[in-house]
Amino acid sequence: MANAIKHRRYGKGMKTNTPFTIVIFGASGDLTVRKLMPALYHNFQKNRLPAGLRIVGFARRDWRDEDFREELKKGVQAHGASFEDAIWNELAPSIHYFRGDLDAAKDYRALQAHLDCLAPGATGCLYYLAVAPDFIGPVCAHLKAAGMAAETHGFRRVIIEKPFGRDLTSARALNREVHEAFAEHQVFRIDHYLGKETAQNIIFLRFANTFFEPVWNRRYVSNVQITVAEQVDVGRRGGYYDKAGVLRDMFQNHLMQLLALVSMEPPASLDADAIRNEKVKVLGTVRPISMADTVRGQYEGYRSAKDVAPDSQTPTYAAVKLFIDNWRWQGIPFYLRSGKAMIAKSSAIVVEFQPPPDVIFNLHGNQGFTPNFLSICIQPDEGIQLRFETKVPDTVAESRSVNMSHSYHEAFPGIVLPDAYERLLLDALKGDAALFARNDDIENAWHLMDPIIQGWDASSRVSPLEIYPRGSWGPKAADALLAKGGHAWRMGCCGLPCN
Ligand SMILES: NC(=O)C1=CN([C@@H]2O[C@H](COP(=O)(O)OP(=O)(O)OC[C@H]3O[C@@H](n4cnc5c(N)ncnc54)[C@H](OP(=O)(O)O)[C@@H]3O)[C@@H](O)[C@H]2O)C=CC1
Ligand SMILES: O=C1O[C@H](COP(=O)(O)O)[C@@H](O)[C@H](O)[C@H]1O
Repeated sequence: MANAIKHRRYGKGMKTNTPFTIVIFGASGDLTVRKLMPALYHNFQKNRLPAGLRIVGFARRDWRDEDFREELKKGVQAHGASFEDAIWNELAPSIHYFRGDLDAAKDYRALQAHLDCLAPGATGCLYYLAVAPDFIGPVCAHLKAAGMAAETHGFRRVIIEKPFGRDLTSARALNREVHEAFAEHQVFRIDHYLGKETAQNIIFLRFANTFFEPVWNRRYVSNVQITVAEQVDVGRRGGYYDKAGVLRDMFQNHLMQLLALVSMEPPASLDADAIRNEKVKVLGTVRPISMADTVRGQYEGYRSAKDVAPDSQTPTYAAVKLFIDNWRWQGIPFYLRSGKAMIAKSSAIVVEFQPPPDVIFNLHGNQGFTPNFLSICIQPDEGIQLRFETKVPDTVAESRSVNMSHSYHEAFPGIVLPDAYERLLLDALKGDAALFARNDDIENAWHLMDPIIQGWDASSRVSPLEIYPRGSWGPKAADALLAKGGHAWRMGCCGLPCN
């Protein structure tokens, strides 16, 4: 125990002297090196990890502890926000490597014996499955068989990475496999969008203030737009992406979670189940999406990417219009879009309000005013903007739209927004699942995505695949989708460049 991490503040309500172990399966992989270890490092640097924490990596590579530490250190230096040698040197002795094969039952028993040696009496264990999706079920089964899933000596939790299946049927099968070994309270399904500060802030914006909620409904809102635009293309992930496409890669998880946060009813508390019940409820009331309200696109040159079929029909862009059939939102269109190789990296939620009655300003159908809208800027210019009309000084009755803005960087100078994995790892250690997806959440999302994916697969004539230029806003059909409803994508907010 001499090398155990020294006592460090872990956050409110935590026992600081509980020995914990995190076992990362897939410890030599990209996710561990690029995301998990930098997140653990930053939590340690901020005194947020519990005393006595051990981090044990599991993979096949023939490494010793020192090799593993060296690889992770390089990862933290390359991908972390701030690296300090002294902090790393304090953390490193708590990091260990165990060489094993995910398919070998004996390696799990040996791993358990190794854990017992490293941290005798360790009470809590968090398994991070940073492995390919096909391994999730088998690894859970092996953990159970080795007696590593039962909570007889402290908690046993498992973090699972997306994709959670590739359709509703496979997601249900995966849930069954996971539940064969772990009860739902032990399972933490990561959606890193929920760990983003700005996504967490949606609940604060809506429910820690009094002036938004009264207008957050069909009487005042005209439409809601959710954009997750990426500038990057598929890069080296063509093999995975070509089988997935944008609906599985981005919509089923991230966009559905953002939709739920912006549209759900107020939860009774911040408890995991209070929040997740509301999300499940609202996604359960989304009307099946009409195929006529879908748009698909593929960026120019996608088919020449590595591991992509030369005649691939995989969409790298999608836009949909959907309706939520509940008291609050009935009749209000929600427009969602996401794509790769677009003009900018920019994720934002825009809530557009109804125009004022045309009685004072002789607007002739409101042509003169830009509607009020509230933009929640998820990334990269994190903040909130309210767009409203104001009189141009020294004119009789000229009006112009202006912004009232909150920028995280201006309001909290010096605070670097943490990567989503920092918060999510900490929450999983605490056992707080509020920012993790629940099985019914995931099934609801597949329920909405499956018919679109199947409809597109069945006919190339249904919302035909439009090739869009790299660096553009995507298919023209996505503009037409909004124009049909008398709306337009709101640009010029949250760093979204104008058309
Ligand atoms: N990378 C990312 O940014 C993201 C990844 N994800 C998900 O996270 C998961 C992991 O992704 P990523 O890190 O990119 O994948 P990688 O391919 O980079 O890593 C896979 C890891 O699994 C290990 N592994 C593979 N087969 C075995 C085996 N039979 N026995 C033991 N270890 C094995 C590999 O180690 P070795 O070869 O040494 O055995 C390696 O450490 C995937 O499900 C992915 O979809 C989700 C979101 C983002
Ligand atoms: O899950 C995924 O998310 C990333 C986008 O995440 P962001 O935090 O950079 O917005 C996306 O590039 C990737 O294809 C997808 O698998």
